[in-house]
Amino acid sequence: MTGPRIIDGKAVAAEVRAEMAKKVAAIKSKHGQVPGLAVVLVGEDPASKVYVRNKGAQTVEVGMNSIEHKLSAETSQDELLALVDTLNKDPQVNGILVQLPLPKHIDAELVLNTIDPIKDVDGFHPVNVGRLWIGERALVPCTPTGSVILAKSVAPNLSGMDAVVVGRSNIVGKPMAALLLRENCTVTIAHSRTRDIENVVKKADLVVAAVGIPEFVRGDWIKPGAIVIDVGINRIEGPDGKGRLVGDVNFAEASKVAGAITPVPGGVGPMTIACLLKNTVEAFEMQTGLSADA
Ligand SMILES: Nc1nc2c(c(=O)[nH]1)N[C@@H](CN(C=O)c1ccc(C(=O)N[C@@H](CCC(=O)O)C(=O)O)cc1)CN2
Repeated sequence: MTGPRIIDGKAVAAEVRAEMAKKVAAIKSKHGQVPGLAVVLVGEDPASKVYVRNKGAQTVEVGMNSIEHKLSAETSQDELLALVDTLNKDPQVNGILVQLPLPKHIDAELVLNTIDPIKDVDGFHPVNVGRLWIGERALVPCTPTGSVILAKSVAPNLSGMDAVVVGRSNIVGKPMAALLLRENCTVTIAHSRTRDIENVVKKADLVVAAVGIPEFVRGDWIKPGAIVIDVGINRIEGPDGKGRLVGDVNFAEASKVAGAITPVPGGVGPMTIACLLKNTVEAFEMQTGLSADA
């Protein structure tokens, strides 16, 4: 008997980056310009520092300009808003990302909504949210975009599938549902108040877990052969007292039933930064009208 297919997020992310490197090189040789991405980090959150470092390094690796702003945890909301305003006006900056979480004294929603929607490479601005739902060209949140690419790497045509998204956050659950609808899936969003959630999930050909609870989705909730995309990244203490990363799906159980499944780490996580680079190229093309092809 063969086991489930383990979807290799690192390998797929490397393919996306290689594709972006090619596009950036073509843009540079045709138009003499390269896209620029500005990333803003406020404070000293250790995980955020690693993500921001990786974003900068991967931006440079694919040939784009990386602009990093590292601000102290004491930065005031007004100072951060002023920086966003400066970046909005800077023609060298095509994409702006403010790393989350922000310190508690800063209203994250206000800051994100201040980013010019055409530079909003996180796709969190209400203008991009609205455009996504009505099917217009939009900058789309990176993690859901990466999740769809991973699902399509094992099932290129998702049309007609029953998809269940577990979680209804603005950052993952809701945009995920919009993207799956665009792929012609029949989409259900399940959440903490969903009745009989096990049986709701059990109907799904495609399960996306984005609920933020370690190993919430159990193996006996999964329909045999289903595709399981695990968006969760939770650090828990193992039996040896050491920290380890687990997803929102109980991988040991679900991998016995699923047709294909993403691991944590090494699944959706690496796709987030790869799709950020993709969005930066997209933002550049939207702003300048220049592309790799024309
Ligand atoms: N402005 C934003 N802030 C945050 C986002 C975001 O998309 N935009 N997402 C997360 C953090 N994040 C990127 O910013 C991110 C998270 C995880 C990974 C990743 O590759 N994870 C690895 C495991 C890494 C580890 O060992 O800790 C994996 O899953 O294999 C990349 C990017 C919150 N903030």
